[in-house]
Amino acid sequence: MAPMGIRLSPLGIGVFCLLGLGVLYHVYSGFITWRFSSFLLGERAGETVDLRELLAVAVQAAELGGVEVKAVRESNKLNENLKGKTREGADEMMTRGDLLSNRKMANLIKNSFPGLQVNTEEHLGEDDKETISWDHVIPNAIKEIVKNPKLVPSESITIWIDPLDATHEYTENLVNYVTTMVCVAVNGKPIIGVIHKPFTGYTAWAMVEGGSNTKRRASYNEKTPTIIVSRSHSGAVKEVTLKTFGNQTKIISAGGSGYKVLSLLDVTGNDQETADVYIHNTYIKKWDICAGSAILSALGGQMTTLKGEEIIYTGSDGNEGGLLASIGMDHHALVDKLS
Ligand SMILES: Nc1ncnc2c1ncn2[C@@H]1O[C@H](COP(=O)(O)O)[C@@H](OP(=O)(O)O)[C@H]1O
Ligand SMILES: [Mg+2]
Ligand SMILES: [Mg+2]
Ligand SMILES: [Mg+2]
Repeated sequence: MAPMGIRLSPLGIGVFCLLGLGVLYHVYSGFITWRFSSFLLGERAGETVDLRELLAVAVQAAELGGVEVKAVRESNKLNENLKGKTREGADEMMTRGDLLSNRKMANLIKNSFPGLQVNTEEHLGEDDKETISWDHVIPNAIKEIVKNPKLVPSESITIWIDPLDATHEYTENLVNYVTTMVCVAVNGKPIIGVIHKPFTGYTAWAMVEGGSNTKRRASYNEKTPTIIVSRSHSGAVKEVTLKTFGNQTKIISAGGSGYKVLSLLDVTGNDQETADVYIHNTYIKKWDICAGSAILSALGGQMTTLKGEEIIYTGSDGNEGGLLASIGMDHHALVDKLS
């Protein structure tokens, strides 16, 4: 018996409780969703990151990785290891240079911006942690070009690190092909790219709608382009190129995806060959190509699959559709020609 002679039926109590739960859910659902996404995304959910600061850290990371790459090569103790085979059956090597550079670059970025999604080519174990971090100074060379901060949500960012591009050539001491690379993708689009050449000290960087320390060349040969392709993962790229552009086409075989992107730009005086188009027709990983894609995009160029499809830099680390990179040219016309 309820007080004051009111009898509560079990059905009434049930309805009352459900109503109460509904009100509680209405009041706290935002908070619950926020806590849940915080749990999934770590500390930084709902936070923003300044892309200009991230660019400064990315440049420093690529350069510090480069110091490791150079020191290992000069020590001549590369400790080469077979990581596995590519789909085409080529040996995939990893050296102490790849590992030490990977550790330095990843730790600097992760410690400076905890909680961001960072994808590295080499594995980073618990024992690989270092206390290195950024001093929060954006170099004037960056501030003079990228005049303002640019804030984006932390959860929109995916970072791709290639601690040593052209490992194959590195083991052969063809060090001019070697680069270290960092890329920042925002919602899957490459926005910041850094390509550093440890053996010349040159660094190219760019931020889409932010600026770049690098330029495109004044002109490109659209009629009879020079094509740059892989020297160690070429597949049938030479046959495809000659068939598409004619038997007289000049083809440069070179190591490293970073090196090949630089060959499309105005980086004379940095021990670089120059080309008009970069084509790759085997599988390739996103850390190999994201930084180059960002730099080309910032300067008005494009990097797509061979069919002209956009490559999305989130999720899986592989790119299946080959690669076509150009700048200062009609990219769609190149795609049509290739098809
Ligand atoms: N078929 C393939 N499978 C896996 N990785 C590939 C590949 N073709 C090229 N790559 C990678 O892409 C980069 C550039 O290759 P290439 O010099 O042949 O153009 C190299 O990166 P790493 O040296 O960072 O491993 C190479 O390993
Ligand atoms: Mg690479
Ligand atoms: Mg690599
Ligand atoms: Mg590799």
